[in-house]
Amino acid sequence: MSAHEVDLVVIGTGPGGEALASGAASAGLEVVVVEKHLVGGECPYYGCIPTKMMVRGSDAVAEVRRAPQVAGEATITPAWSVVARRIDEDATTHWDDTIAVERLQKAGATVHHGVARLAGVGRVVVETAAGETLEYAARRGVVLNPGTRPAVPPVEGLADTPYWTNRDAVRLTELPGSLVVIGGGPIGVELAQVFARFGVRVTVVQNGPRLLTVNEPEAGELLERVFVEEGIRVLTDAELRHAAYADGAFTLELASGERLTADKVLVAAGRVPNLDDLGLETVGLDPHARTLEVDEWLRAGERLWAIGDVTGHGAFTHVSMYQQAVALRDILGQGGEPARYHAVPHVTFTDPEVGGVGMTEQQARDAGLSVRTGSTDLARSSRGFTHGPGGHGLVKVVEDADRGVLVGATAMGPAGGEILGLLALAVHAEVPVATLRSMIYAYPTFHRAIESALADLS
Ligand SMILES: Cc1cc2nc3c(=O)[nH]c(=O)nc-3n(C[C@H](O)[C@H](O)[C@H](O)COP(=O)(O)OP(=O)(O)OC[C@H]3O[C@@H](n4cnc5c(N)ncnc54)[C@H](O)[C@@H]3O)c2cc1C
Ligand SMILES: NC(=O)c1ccc[n+]([C@@H]2O[C@H](COP(=O)([O-])OP(=O)(O)OC[C@H]3O[C@@H](n4cnc5c(N)ncnc54)[C@H](O)[C@@H]3O)[C@@H](O)[C@H]2O)c1
Repeated sequence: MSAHEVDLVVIGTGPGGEALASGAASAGLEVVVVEKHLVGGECPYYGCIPTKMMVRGSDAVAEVRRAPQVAGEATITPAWSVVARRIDEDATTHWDDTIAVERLQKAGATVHHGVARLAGVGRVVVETAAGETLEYAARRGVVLNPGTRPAVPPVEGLADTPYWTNRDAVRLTELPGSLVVIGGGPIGVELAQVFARFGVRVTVVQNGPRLLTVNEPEAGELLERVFVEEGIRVLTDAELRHAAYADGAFTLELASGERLTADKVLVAAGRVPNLDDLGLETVGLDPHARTLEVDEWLRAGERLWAIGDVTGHGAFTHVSMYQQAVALRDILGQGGEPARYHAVPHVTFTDPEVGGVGMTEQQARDAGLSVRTGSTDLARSSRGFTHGPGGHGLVKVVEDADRGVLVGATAMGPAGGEILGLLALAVHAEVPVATLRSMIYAYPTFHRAIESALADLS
């Protein structure tokens, strides 16, 4: 088969791959894009966007239920059909990527729906959805943005049950009576709270010591207290031994001997990188690796770049987008700043939101830094007090005392993700703590709690 010569082939279009392909084509490169499912990837169709529409609905339900304590009588009859319609029509246009494909074509890229695999340096073989096999030779190279898929934990029997993943959860038109969520990470906690607020009896089974183990322990522990107050059952340090499905019901057995029954089970127990079917072995890379090692320009090999979740620098859309901009500048020979990851922000959109940036206290200690920490309870701040119900939260800052700068921070609260912005800037720009302390913080805002946390540094 003779190979078509082009400048660049982009394999997989998560948010970063789509943007990079568009940017490269707009810059005049001959670009071929191959996507095996939907252009745009997990975020717009099964991840960030539909789940944040769910969160918007469940936050509205919670606020109406808080009204009697702060404003007067109000009732709400939650209707999942409202959320389902927004996701189906407004977010995903019925899980159809025509608009995204046309946007790429308009930028000048050729788009194939199909599976692409490397076949040596700069070479890609494509099996199109229409059954054609094409081969490309890429002069500048190849960009990999294949993303991840849900991990299914090795629990006996689980693989044989009709468990749900995030892909099923975002397509629901009706909710079950009861649900067990396996995993207390970002996906598990966001969806657990949403479904509980819409009336589902939810149990979260987490094999770690608390929820959100990548965040500060205080944040996961506070979130568990909020969940319990809202009627969500949380089982931590729980080891699942066996799963079965019969007569429309799931039965889960725990090592403790407890048996859980539920109408449905949602698996939210981490992700597996889509590296195993990419032809990585043809360029000397390991197809079974957990992550694809990249340098500060996102180079993974000769004329090969990789961006997104598979690089292991944070499985977030903003990381995928940040990396694509760096890789694109490298591909176009434009130089500029290489990638740095000392201030990666992340927000879990529970209520309260859990925002974090940079290192946790433990990570800073493990890195050998001379650590001082400060924290404050948001509910005890003036704004938390006036806010009343739903005002749970905290701010925690982690300082490298030798340099006098913050290396990490947590902002948890009703607007935790927004408060985080200020802290993300402080960590990113290494603003001296003395400067942060000399600022005026508006009264009575949630972000004013940062001043109290800084005053608590010891
Ligand atoms: C439920 C959920 C909620 C989330 N919420 C948030 C959030 O609020 N904020 C946030 O920042 N992040 C969130 N994320 C994470 C976010 O979705 C990802 O970090 C983001 O999509 C970036 O992923 P990516 O660029 O690596 O690729 P992906 O989005 O995973 O896309 C990769 C694409 O590559 C394609 N592909 C794979 N292999 C091939 C191949 N061989 N040939 C052709 N195509 C291929 C796949 O079909 C896929 O479309 C969430 C994720 C989930 C699952
Ligand atoms: N708001 C956001 O930014 C957002 C939202 C959702 C997802 N994401 C991204 O997607 C990634 C994947 O999310 P996730 O929640 O699936 O993964 P995760 O790896 O972050 O969390 C999975 C959790 O499941 C637990 N677990 C694993 N096996 C288990 C078992 N057998 N029994 C019980 N618990 C088990 C783990 O201890 C872990 O706490 C996240 O790390 C995040 O980067 C981001």
